[in-house]
Amino acid sequence: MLLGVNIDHIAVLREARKINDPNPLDAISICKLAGADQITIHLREDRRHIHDEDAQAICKLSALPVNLECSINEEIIDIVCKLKPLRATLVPEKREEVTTEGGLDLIANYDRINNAVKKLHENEIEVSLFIDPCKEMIEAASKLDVQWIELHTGTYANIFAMLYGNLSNTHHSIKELELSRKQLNTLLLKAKKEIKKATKKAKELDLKVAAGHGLNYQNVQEISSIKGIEELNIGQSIIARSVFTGLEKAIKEMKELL
Ligand SMILES: CC(=O)[C@@H](O)[C@H](O)COP(=O)(O)O
Ligand SMILES: NCC(=O)COP(=O)(O)O
Repeated sequence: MLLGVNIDHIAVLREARKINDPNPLDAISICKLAGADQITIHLREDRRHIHDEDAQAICKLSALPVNLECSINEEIIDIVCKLKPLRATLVPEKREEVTTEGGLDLIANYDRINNAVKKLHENEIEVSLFIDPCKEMIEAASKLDVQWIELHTGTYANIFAMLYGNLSNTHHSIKELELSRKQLNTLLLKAKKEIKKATKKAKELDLKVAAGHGLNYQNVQEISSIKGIEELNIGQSIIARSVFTGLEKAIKEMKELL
């Protein structure tokens, strides 16, 4: 199983102080040493963590392939075409969200996505689409001439955290998921089933399948064991653990679980 380490969260820490430290670029050699297969970053429209300068330095100097997540905004796509990462993953973005809340709607945004995919391909950038695990989106993805899809695992991760973590006891509790354990169990099974079914469908349509969002040391194996998923992109949980264990150990511990 390939592991892409999302290093946005290092820039989140830097931005908390608005200084130059820690620099996400410094993480790359450690990621490589620890066995990561890819670096993932998200150049958000609001530049809340990764900035253009970070993306430029990372795309130019990274010893690992770079997977650059971005919205389908035309200005952003033009920037990504100049940055030339190995892969661009198109994701939905809302200014007010704390983190990505779901997958791209490939049907409602078909023409804009199609144009973005064409421009990226003209610049020899492979394209992935970050989508919810549902049949309609997989079918739409297969019409868009992309090599990869990345299945959004956030719904699964949120249910898992409400069921097995202490999230429901904190002020970060997900109000929409304040259900009985029985109801959460049913939802978790449904979420896993959807990811499995979506993977199977995508493989039938010859798409490479990645997955990510909210995956951590507790919930990852249910996803990494799904046949057909080739790559996971994981950020927040690895960087959070690295505060206590160091980045190299945090990545190695994650790799061992996959
Ligand atoms: C698309 C996705 O799941 C990741 O990019 C994740 O949302 C990271 O973005 P943030 O670091 O801004 O939360
Ligand atoms: N695309 C998912 C990703 O890059 C990592 O998301 P997270 O682990 O930070 O939630």
